Amino acid sequence: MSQIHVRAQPQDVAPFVLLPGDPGRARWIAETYLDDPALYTEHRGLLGFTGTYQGIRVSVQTTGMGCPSASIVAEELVRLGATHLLRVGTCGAATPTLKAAELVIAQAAVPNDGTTRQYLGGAPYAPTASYALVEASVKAARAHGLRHHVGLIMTEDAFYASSPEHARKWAGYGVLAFEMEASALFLVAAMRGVQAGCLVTVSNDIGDPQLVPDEVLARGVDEMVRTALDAFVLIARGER
Ligand SMILES: O=P(O)(O)O[C@H]1O[C@H](CO)[C@@H](O)[C@H]1O
Ligand SMILES: O=c1cc[nH]c(=O)[nH]1
Repeated sequence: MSQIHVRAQPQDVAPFVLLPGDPGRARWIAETYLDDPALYTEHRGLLGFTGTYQGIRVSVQTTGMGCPSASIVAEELVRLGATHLLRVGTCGAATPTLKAAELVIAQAAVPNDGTTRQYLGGAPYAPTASYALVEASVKAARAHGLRHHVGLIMTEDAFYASSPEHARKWAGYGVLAFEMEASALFLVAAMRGVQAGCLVTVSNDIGDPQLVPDEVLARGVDEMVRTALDAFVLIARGER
């Protein structure tokens, strides 16, 4: 049965799904990396494609920006048969340790968002990435010789409410970077019995409107996507 927002049938969606926020990134990933990519939905601009990567069926599904949209997409993907959800996004660095376009592999996400609050009814909870996806992503990043950071990120709702001072405070609690979807993906995956992970590349410093140069960010996105796809291959082949 087609879903309300991800207009697709179960056979359209692969068990392994990459989740960019941006539909343009979804199209680029499908056209650059997947063999025989087919568009299965463009409803609401949430572009979704399925193809193969190294013989493994993979989908790329846009989440849109923020946890409300990402949680809808994750819930519907699970209903369509997805088992591994791996976000491939951008983030703001909370600390100068992270440089432009470097890769962050999230272990967990501080849930500073309204969506997880509604799901949890205010109960304390630590949205956590699937260990299998973290381990496979680390292995893939190492194989590519990529400088990468593994640790805690923060998920927020209000992009423009964050300041450098806010970032420094959270960096003092170990937060590496801020983004807007991971906490809801981790929680929905835990509730629905599937695996979720999150890779992000640094597009700016928190509270700084200066984006890293396009060609630098493009390199970071490319490295992140190759890492994510290779993590899926490791898991699919039982080699993580
Ligand atoms: O680049 P994406 O995947 O959209 O991720 C980040 O970029 C958007 C904000 O600019 C938010 O969705 C945030 O999480
Ligand atoms: O949520 C985000 C994503 C990218 N950059 C930011 O500053 N915040």
